[in-house]
Amino acid sequence: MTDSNRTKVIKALTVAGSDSGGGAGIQADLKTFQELGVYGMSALTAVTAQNTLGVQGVYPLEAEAVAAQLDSIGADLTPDAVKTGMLFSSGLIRTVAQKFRQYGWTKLVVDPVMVAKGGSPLLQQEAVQALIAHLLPLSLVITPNIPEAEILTGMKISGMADREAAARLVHAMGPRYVILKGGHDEEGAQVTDLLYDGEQFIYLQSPRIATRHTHGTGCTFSAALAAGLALGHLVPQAVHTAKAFIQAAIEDGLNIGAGHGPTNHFAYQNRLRGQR
Ligand SMILES: Nc1ncnc2c1ncn2[C@@H]1O[C@H](COP(=O)(O)OP(=O)(O)OP(=O)(O)O)[C@@H](O)[C@H]1O
Ligand SMILES: Cc1ncc(CO)c(N)n1
Repeated sequence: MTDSNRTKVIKALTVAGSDSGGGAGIQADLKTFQELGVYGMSALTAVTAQNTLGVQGVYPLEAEAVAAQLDSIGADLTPDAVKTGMLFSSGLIRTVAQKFRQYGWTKLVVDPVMVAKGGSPLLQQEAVQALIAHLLPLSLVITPNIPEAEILTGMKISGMADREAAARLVHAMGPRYVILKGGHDEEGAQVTDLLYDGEQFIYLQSPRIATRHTHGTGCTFSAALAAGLALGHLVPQAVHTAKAFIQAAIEDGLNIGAGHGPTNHFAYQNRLRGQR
């Protein structure tokens, strides 16, 4: 293939932590990008020793190491969309936000990762304010789950009216779109994610799958969203694909490990190929 007839390669970048178990974090993001036809790049913020049973260790990188990765990418490989996951500390958040501004990366999905499913902290408490002050104003989309939205807003969320109120408050912090995910609301046969653009609320519903194998659902969902945006889709369309991707990945969950197993990143494409 010559340079002139090469079709454009679409690239997405994840700025997140490593999950040694492969179900969440940077590994989930890169697998999801690949499955959706997007070339994946990564800037690592932390290494976690983690498996389906929990998080056994957290080893953040120096801010300098994160900045250097972003400079290497910025100097050579402009991403078509970017997502953030685990950012761990206010220092890393400030570094990442400054680099995003420097390189003008505005197609940005912020997954405000705070705790792992088993309860281990992936963001220091004092870093929440840095997230609000430095990253939310830069973001196109933020994807909090219910506990994260409670921490961002300081309100207790129970019921749809509360979710709408929380989405309004988070929207006022700067993101153009808020997706308040409903995976943590364990009542009812449906899971409802709420999309808010500052004017309208759109409810995305899907059947709740009864499974404990939901490790990395949030990472996978936000990576699928970033992949769609990289491909040039608008947010409402990209959210629909992300929802279908995560639904398939949970339904066809991989039964590996003794604890909360990962989702199946192959499932969405396997279905499209008719290989279920
Ligand atoms: N049991 C389930 N059945 C169907 N969809 C689900 C289920 N659990 C989560 N989802 C979907 O997965 C996506 C991620 O939602 P969730 O609320 O689990 O994110 P999260 O808590 O941030 O994930 P993580 O624990 O990986 O950080 C959402 O689109 C949500 O609707
Ligand atoms: C590294 C990492 N990022 C995010 C999550 C949230 O699922 C996790 N468990 N681990």
